[in-house]
Amino acid sequence: MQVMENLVRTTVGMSTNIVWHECSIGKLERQNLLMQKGCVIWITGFSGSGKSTLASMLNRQLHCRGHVSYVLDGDNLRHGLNKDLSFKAEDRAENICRVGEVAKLFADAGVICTASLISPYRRDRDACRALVPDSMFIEVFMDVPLKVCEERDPKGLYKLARAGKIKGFTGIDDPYEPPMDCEIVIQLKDGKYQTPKAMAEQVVTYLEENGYLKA
Ligand SMILES: Nc1ncnc2c1ncn2[C@@H]1O[C@H](COP(=O)(O)OS(=O)(=O)O)[C@@H](OP(=O)(O)O)[C@H]1O
Ligand SMILES: Nc1ncnc2c1ncn2[C@@H]1O[C@H](COP(=O)(O)OP(=O)(O)O)[C@@H](O)[C@H]1O
Repeated sequence: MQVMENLVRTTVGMSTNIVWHECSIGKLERQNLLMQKGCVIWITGFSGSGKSTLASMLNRQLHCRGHVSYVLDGDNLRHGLNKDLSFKAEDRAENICRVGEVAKLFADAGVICTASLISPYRRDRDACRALVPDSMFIEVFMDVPLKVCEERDPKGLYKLARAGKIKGFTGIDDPYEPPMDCEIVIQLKDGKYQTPKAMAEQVVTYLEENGYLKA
């Protein structure tokens, strides 16, 4: 690190001689304008556990209440930003890392950013948590057993995986590590799965009770 006329030249990873520039508008000013606190809502769970359904319904509910939100969906991002990545462990880690960085930017912009990815490895999710101040990361675990996800199988992927036509499919022949201590768990209520509306309301209630829906 080298300091010249109040400018700090530094090296981060492979980037040498880079300098951080502060913007005259800060996070607090953006929050005040939007009347909300930017944060990352990280939804993790098996394929078919309802991540996209929850993300969509949650964002509908927030939008209807006048909040600015955005969804980063794993499947969708693999159509663009992450299309060069496979499903082997290193590529999944890179996938999660890139989405974590993007989510961090959205949250810094003051947006309530939902990231919905299988994100099967605890250390990858924890690395994303470490990117933002602790209170800005809300991990949501879709606690839906593999058997139920496999019965739902809306895209026919479990069937293909069981037939050996997809290799390394999460839950079948690839691991999933559930969170040990996350902010929200979506699970059975009175022995029944909650409706998408009720799942989203659970998250909105958390946001409200923890002061995210005001500046
Ligand atoms: N091998 C394998 N394992 C798991 N999932 C697979 C695989 N191959 C393709 N798909 C499809 O990719 C979607 C998951 O992408 P993600 O980016 O969320 O995965 S990960 O976080 O990198 O593990 C996942 O979407 P969701 O069903 O929404 O979870 C699948 O449609
Ligand atoms: N709470 C729920 N109750 C019943 N079915 C659900 C619920 N949430 C999602 N589903 C259904 O389960 C399937 C998988 O949901 P999806 O949101 O695509 O999961 P994921 O994004 O985790 O793969 C879809 O057919 C969806 O309609």
